Amino acid sequence: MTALLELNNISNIVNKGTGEERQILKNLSLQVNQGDFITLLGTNGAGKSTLLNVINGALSPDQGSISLKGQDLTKLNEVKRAQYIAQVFQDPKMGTAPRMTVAENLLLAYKRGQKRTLRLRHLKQHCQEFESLTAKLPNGLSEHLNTATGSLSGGQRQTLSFLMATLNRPELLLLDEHTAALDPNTSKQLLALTDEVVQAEKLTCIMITHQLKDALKYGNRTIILNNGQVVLDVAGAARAQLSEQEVLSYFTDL
Ligand SMILES: Nc1ncnc2c1ncn2[C@@H]1O[C@H](COP(=O)(O)OP(=O)(O)OP(=O)(O)O)[C@@H](O)[C@H]1O
Repeated sequence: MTALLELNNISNIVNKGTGEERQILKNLSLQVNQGDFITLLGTNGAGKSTLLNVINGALSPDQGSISLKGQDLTKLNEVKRAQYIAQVFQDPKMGTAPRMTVAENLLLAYKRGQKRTLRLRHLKQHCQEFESLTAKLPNGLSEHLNTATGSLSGGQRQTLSFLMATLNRPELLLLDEHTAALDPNTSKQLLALTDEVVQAEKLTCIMITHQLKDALKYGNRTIILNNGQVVLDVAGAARAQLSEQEVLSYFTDL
């Protein structure tokens, strides 16, 4: 099977040329298959967010190659990447424009990767669609289509960020602890929604979490990063048999 995403021998170094130079990702290689729903675990500082940042283009690798559908990702511009890759961050403030309404943010997401012209006419065309899209979601988002996003609760805003990220069915969905800032119930609802959408749309997804239970419950494959290296990459029956205790044994200092 050809991989959708392929990372070969990726290294990422910070504070280059100073006494503080440090290699964060260490010759990391990874193949992500179409339809994989990977849960990514690891201690604080293991390099999980750095890995997602290398994939989404916010960081350039210092060594190695990275390709999506056989195309060198480092050669794609931001607009092109946005057509392929969508991300939801931990901070609910990050995925949406605060002064714009929910409907306007949805229109922006709808036009991701296209020339951005936000016309009222376009907004009206999509209003009904946005109403039915949000009606199925938790947190009463459908009643706030004309509310400025900055006035929403963290849960509503994060649900909106998730909807925006998945609206155009990205080739790759990156979730960086996207439920970590939410209360337990809201977090559970958004995780359930995530699972539902990823499965229904057959999305390829990498989800960072610190919750061992969630890491083993959701997705088809679990990867553990430790000190910039993949120390466990497990799927299928081997993953189903994995206990939380065994998972924890991969968190020891390398
Ligand atoms: N620009 C930078 N300059 C210096 N150090 C950095 C920089 N970016 C990341 N680091 C360091 O790299 C390491 C990996 O960071 P990263 O955020 O990828 O870890 P993580 O696994 O996502 O951790 P967490 O679970 O805490 O979110 C950390 O020790 C961090 O301090």
